Amino acid sequence: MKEPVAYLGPQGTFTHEAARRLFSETEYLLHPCDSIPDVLTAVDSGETPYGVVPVENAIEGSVTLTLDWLTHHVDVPITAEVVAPINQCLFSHPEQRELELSRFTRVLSHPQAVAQCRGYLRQHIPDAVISYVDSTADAARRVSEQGRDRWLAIGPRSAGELYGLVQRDTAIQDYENNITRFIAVGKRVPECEQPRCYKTSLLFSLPQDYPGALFDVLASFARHNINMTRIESRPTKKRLGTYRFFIDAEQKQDHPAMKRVMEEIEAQGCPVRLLGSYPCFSDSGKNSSESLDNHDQGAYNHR
Ligand SMILES: O=C(O)C(=O)C[C@]1(C(=O)O)C=C[C@@H](O)C=C1
Repeated sequence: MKEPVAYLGPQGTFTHEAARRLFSETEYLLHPCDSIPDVLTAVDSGETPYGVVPVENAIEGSVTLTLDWLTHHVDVPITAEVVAPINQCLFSHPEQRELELSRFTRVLSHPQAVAQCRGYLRQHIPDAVISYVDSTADAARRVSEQGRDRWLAIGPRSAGELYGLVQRDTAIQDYENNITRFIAVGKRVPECEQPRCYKTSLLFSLPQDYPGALFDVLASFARHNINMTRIESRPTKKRLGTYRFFIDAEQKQDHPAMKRVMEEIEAQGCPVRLLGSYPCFSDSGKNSSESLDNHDQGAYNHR
């Protein structure tokens, strides 16, 4: 029997595409969930052994719902990462195919997708109300059910095709090289190809606030020659001005240098939680992070 993989659905989301990249549909049963918390809870409760959620976008930054849910509500290890290019398209219902863009009254999408297209929306559809929904494909589905209303959806081409919509524009994100990082959680993902690298994700908080407290933690990575690829702080949700820090570092958890770093951080009195140590894949074998660096000018699309 095929093992189920929970992902942010419905069918046609960017996360669906990422899940297919990590889990072949000949071997796994892809199971759409309504929201990111639903995916993570399905894995945490044992309902599904695997899950896939978005975690960071090159334009808009962290998917904070994923970070917060991972740290406050569930205890599931990160087991793989995949980065994928994101091309945001604009769709209308076929009945509205002739209507000028400026005459639409509502634009629906996931908050991350809307944030990636702010400039475009101000320029082309300035009067429309923005409605946030749980995913881009959810937006496409809602527009497909509302033929008479002058509504648009932002999302992947696959969602527009799946829900029978008319594509009104493509590549509407404000910056080129729009890329999202997705993670798999739960049981270890079978390694089907050569990973681009391995990472370890850690979460820690500083026990005391003193000059150089965070510096001391970061210095440990430098001393052991471990490349940090990301640092992110989120409120502890207990007291204003108190934070938890997420660090991604390019090394396996069981490497001696990584072990030393974790010991040293603990020795400073910082409780460390290991969120996962995992292989990283890029979409269709090419290194998307590198292609991002090569276009460092970060071209803005809607001047
Ligand atoms: O709504 C979707 O299609 C998703 O998969 C979610 C999501 C996200 O949360 O970042 C994934 C990729 C894009 O950055 C926009 C939206």
